[in-house]
Amino acid sequence: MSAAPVLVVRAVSHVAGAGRHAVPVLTDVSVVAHRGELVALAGRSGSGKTTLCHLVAGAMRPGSGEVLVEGRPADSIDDWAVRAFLPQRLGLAEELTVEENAHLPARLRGATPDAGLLARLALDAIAAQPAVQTSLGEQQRTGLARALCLRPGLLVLDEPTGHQDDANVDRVLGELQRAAATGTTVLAATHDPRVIAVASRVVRLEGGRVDG
Ligand SMILES: Nc1ncnc2c1ncn2[C@@H]1O[C@H](COP(=O)(O)OP(=O)(O)OP(=O)(O)O)[C@@H](O)[C@H]1O
Repeated sequence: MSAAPVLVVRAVSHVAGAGRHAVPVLTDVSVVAHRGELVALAGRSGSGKTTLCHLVAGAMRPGSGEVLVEGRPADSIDDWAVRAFLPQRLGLAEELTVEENAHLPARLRGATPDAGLLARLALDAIAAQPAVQTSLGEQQRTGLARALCLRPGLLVLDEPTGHQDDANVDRVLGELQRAAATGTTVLAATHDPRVIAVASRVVRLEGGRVDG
């Protein structure tokens, strides 16, 4: 484990909405994760997991506190080799095939994608199909392949097994463990006890605060 953490969430509080619709979502949340850790972000529905994922993914800034990835503000990073995100709303490119979506980050920078990844995620047989004509589970695994494509330093996932059957849960978990074993720091928001079982550490949110 390196001395410098890959992810630092320090004293983050965040309010969603504005005016009379303002809702405090996160209160004084701090999380640190080091290279190669697989951290499960657990907690009930509405506890703030997705919001924290979006802050770490740089999709928005915290109201107060700071979120640093490799020492830089999370919202200043757009390099998928540094930080990649698998959101619940997958955001696949509709006009591209499964393989084209999965390899897009590599193609954009002239890198060679991991040749075995599509097969390990049971996507090889449908690689040439338009992504939008595949099942939700297949689309989610395509989004995972896209996120893993450049072997990111930090991988953020929101409910990565949410649309998967048992066999595919095993495939997804295999890839998360493989990524962590090769140095990626993984932060996975989840309700799934199977994800929690393979995590090296569990951070629980309760009502927008870290529990314990
Ligand atoms: N833009 C918003 N405006 C108002 N409230 C919001 C907004 N975004 C999130 N919230 C509220 O913040 C709380 C936490 O939401 P969040 O989606 O982060 O929870 P979660 O733990 O990911 O839930 P789930 O497991 O159901 O996905 C919820 O009560 C939600 O209604």
